[in-house]
Amino acid sequence: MPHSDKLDRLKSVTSGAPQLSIGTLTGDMMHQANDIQILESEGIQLLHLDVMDGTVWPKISVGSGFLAGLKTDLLKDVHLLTSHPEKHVADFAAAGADIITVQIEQCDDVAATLTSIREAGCLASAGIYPTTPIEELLPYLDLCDVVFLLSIGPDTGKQTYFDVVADRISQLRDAKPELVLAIDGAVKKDNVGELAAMQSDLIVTGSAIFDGVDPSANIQAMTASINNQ
Ligand SMILES: O=C(CO)[C@@H](O)[C@H](O)COP(=O)(O)O
Repeated sequence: MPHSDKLDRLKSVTSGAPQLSIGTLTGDMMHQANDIQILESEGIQLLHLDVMDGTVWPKISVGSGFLAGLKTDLLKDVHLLTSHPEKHVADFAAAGADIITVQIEQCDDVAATLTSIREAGCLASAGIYPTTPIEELLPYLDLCDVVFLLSIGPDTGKQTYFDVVADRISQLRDAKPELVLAIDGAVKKDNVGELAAMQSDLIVTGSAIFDGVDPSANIQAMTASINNQ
């Protein structure tokens, strides 16, 4: 699907209440197809994939081979939480990514990396940690289709920065109204309603859904909280 069709699809999906983009890697790694089927049957539109290489964040997660093996029409929202994310853009685009998010803190050249994502036919997304000044992102907004506002970072411990995210949503809406904005980090059932009130387009979550108990019930609870805002 070309870039313009992906953008149309994302805009259509996000035209109403904030949409959940859900990661399944805390689910059953031997039965990821089942977990993805749960997302589909609950009406979720986006699958979030955190790619970690053990450098910026301590864990190693999955690579492009995992993405390429997924059989789903969900929008595939890939977050490159690696060092030198520019090295991995072509690989994940070829593996079927629709959105590719790179953390601006880790890019050798932010403009070139965002441009390469669009050239690869994907939606270009810049992620920014809450402790990085927003001024470091602003010069690149023309190159972004999406911005991921992280409420946590690899160096912030358990502290969350939802107040920073709220301010950034207002600032970025003023700067570029057509941007798709995502809240990412520490989203739980008991705070998702409050976060939805900040009026992002996307809300990323994973472990609060695939918590080993009942992912369908968790999705329904989160969706109800979002829709009650
Ligand atoms: O991007 C990051 C940073 O690790 C995460 O915040 C995930 O995207 C959401 O994961 P959960 O904490 O909801 O499992």
